[in-house]
Amino acid sequence: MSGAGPVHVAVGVVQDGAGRIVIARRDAHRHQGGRWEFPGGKIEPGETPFTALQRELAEELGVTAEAASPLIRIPYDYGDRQVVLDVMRVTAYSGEPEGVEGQPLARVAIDSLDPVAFPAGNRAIITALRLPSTYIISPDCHDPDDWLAQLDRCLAGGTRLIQFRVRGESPGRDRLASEAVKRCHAGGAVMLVNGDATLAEASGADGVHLNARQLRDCNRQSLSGFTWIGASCHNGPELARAADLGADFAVLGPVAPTASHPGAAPLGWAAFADAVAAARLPVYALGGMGRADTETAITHGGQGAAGIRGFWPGLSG
Ligand SMILES: Nc1nc2c([nH]c(=O)n2[C@H]2C[C@H](O)[C@@H](COP(=O)(O)OP(=O)(O)OP(=O)(O)O)O2)c(=O)[nH]1
Ligand SMILES: [Mg+2]
Repeated sequence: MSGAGPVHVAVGVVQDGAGRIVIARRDAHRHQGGRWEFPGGKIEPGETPFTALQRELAEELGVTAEAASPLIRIPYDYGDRQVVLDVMRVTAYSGEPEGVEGQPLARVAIDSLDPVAFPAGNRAIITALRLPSTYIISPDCHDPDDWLAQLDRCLAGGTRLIQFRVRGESPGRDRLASEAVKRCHAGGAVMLVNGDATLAEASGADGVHLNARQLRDCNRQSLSGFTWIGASCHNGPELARAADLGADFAVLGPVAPTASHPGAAPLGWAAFADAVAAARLPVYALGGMGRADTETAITHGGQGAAGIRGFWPGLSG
């Protein structure tokens, strides 16, 4: 059994009628024993991830999975075993989940899932469940009233994740950031500040979004005060660095040509998918994206799409 490469595992996110997630406790003497898991198990020869998941959910929960969509794929090295977790969201199933093998089950709201109770590789699954499929990056601010009205429109449209990316340094910028945080929180959204941990802290933002230089130079300790950490990446090694630093998610691009970086060679979807498949954290596609690209990004293994022009009101075109 040893030396055969990673164990490929099909993992299912099964929700009950109230939206709570069904989790099970792993038997104490198994790998990662005693921890909570999402139901699932090893993919056998001849199975696809989905048919393996169907078999595992029948064996472990006594339910029939009818449909699932990809959530995230996580390669993870536990030292004593390497796994690739192929995580799917079960979108249709019949039957009532039960601990068929005698394993304790729990039903937990997404916000109450505690990453510490799970194997370490599961942290990215829980993050992916909490993150939305669009990440809106603000443009620079020329008129604060205008800018805030556009933020309000984003929030009214259901935006839940915003990056404050107003450049420069001015008292006006600090005030704008604090007001933006207030409005984001009132609207149920999370706000990260691009490249400026000091402003992130002073404004009460939820986190910081690291630019490429900060991703290279900063350390884990300096980021420990933030709930959310995003990172800008352009390739696989930067995605690995972001995961090592403990970032929650990354953006990867440019995927398509963009007006803001005309010189940068776009990755294209195939290279995006390859880099994301090897990443240990959720990844948004960036660069030339609009709302219509969100589904394409998810199909290529991404969390969704991120951008300024295609998302911020009044800028598209
Ligand atoms: N099912 C599941 N496995 C997980 C999760 N997170 C995680 O790291 N793993 C790891 C633990 C194991 O090394 C591997 C799953 O293998 P397993 O031995 O439990 O698979 P199985 O259900 O086919 O078990 P068995 O019948 O062979 O005992 O994946 C998770 O959320 N769910
Ligand atoms: Mg199992």
